[in-house]
Amino acid sequence: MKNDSFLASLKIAIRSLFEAAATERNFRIQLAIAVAVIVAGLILGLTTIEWIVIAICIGGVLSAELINTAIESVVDLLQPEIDERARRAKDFAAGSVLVVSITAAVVGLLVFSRHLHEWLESGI
Ligand SMILES: Nc1ncnc2c1ncn2[C@@H]1O[C@H](COP(=O)(O)OP(=O)(O)OP(=O)(O)O)[C@@H](O)[C@H]1O
Repeated sequence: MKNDSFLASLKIAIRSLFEAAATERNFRIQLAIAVAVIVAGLILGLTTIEWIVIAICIGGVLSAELINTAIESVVDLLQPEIDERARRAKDFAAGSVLVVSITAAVVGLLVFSRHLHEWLESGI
C-alpha cells in the first residue's frame, strides 16, 4: 500500500483532517476554538507577528491532538487489554496536548489582552 506520488500522500493527509473532525470530539472543540480566535483576531486587527504566533499555537495544538489520536489508535491496536505501558503511552500523549494547549492559552491571553483593552478603551 505504498503511495508513489506526493499528491496522493497530500490527499490522504487532507482526508485525515476531515476524518478527525468527523470522529474526534476534542479535535472538533479545538477547531472551533481556532475559528473563534481567528475571527477575534480579524475583528481586533492583530499585527503580522501576532498572527504568526497565533498560527504557530493553533497548528501546534491541532497537530498535537492528531498525534495523540494516532498514538491512542496504535495502543488500542497493539494492546487492547489493560496494561501499564499502554496507560503511560496514552496518558503521556494526552499530557503533551495539555502542555501545548496551556502554552497556547497563555500566548492567546497575552496577545488578546492588549487588543481587548484598547478596543474597550476606544468604545468609551
Ligand atoms: N490498554 C490500556 N491499559 C491501561 N490503561 C488504559 C488503556 N487504554 C486506556 N487506558 C486509560 O484510559 C484513559 C482513556 O483512554 P481512551 O483510549 O478512552 O482515551 P480517550 O479518553 O478516548 O482519549 P481522548 O479523549 O483524547 O480521545 C487513558 O488515558 C489511560 O489512562
